[in-house]
Amino acid sequence: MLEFEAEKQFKNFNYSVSFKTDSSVTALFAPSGSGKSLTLKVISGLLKPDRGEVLLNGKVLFSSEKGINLPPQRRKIGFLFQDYALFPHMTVWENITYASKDLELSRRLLELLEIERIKDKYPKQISGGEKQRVALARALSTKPELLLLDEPFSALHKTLKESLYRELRRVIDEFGIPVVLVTHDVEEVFRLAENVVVLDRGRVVQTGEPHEVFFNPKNVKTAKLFGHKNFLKGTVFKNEKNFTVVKVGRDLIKCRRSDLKSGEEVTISILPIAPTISPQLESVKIKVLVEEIEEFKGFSLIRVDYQGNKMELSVPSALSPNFILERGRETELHLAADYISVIKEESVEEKG
Ligand SMILES: Nc1ncnc2c1ncn2[C@@H]1O[C@H](COP(=O)(O)OP(=O)(O)OP(=O)(O)O)[C@@H](O)[C@H]1O
Repeated sequence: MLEFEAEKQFKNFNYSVSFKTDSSVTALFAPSGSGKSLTLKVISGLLKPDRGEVLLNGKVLFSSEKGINLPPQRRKIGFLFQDYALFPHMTVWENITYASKDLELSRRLLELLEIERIKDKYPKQISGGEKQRVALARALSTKPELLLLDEPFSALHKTLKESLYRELRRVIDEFGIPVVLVTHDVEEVFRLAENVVVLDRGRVVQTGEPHEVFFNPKNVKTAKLFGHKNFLKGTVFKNEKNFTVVKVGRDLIKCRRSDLKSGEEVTISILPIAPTISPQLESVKIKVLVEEIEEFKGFSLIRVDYQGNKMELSVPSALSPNFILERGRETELHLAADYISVIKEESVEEKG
């Protein structure tokens, strides 16, 4: 369990972040300059906050009140950064065992991360992906109580990332070491994290399971961070058991259930995957003007005008046989309420 609370005032930046997590992988997800790296620095002991308390499994790492500030080497925290600085004059094996007395564990890590065959090579003789595996093995060989990953995969090729995700998962599951991961990549959040902490301008905006936050973003900026694209303004009309009806211009649109009251001004976000093949109770029919069509395998990506708003939607090819998709022509689409989020209006001012 990581219990984190820290404040620090910089000349042009006010940092005040608190969250708790006992997930095996927690992602810090935020736009650039929001305080992700600062959070890792405070956890690791590289930066001393003005105020706050940081506890790892009940042990106080930092407490301004109690006057405790453990130095980094006493915190039992492993690191992995994007620029994994391996010792160039040491072999892979020497790099991994440098700080660890546990040779059995080091061997197991070589095996789990599939780097046995390069163990006698020097860093300059191995690839970027291999270096990153070695750095991960080195970070884990000291049996840390927490592992911090600062965008560790961002410089790597997509297929390489895929295999590292799998290996990281294997290692985390086998050793039970919790991870705090800093990332800009929404796919990484979904692939790796059970819990996400969304930061913005030095504050926590929202925490929760990635799917929960994805479908119920607190504000438009968070929704955009998660890849939402189609935002429309409306007013809550009524709440039903399984959905909320929002009035957008001439239409009543069924959305995901929210607790907002009738008459509240809101923004709705229609996910591009909202068009559904099987209209059911929780769906709504809207009329759009098709402006552009891009064909892909299994679906078409269409750009449409809907009551003066531009939207991007993905339409399954299996859509009813009498459905005609043509540029410049009006068409009707069924949208599934589950893929339409309701966001409180106050956040609409957010640009970005
Ligand atoms: N030592 C410092 N003195 C003054 N300001 C700082 C200092 N360190 C960080 N900041 C400011 O704090 C803010 C957050 O920085 P941080 O590095 O945590 O952002 P980040 O979310 O990790 O961004 P990125 O994704 O770009 O790495 C930035 O605006 C930065 O300018």
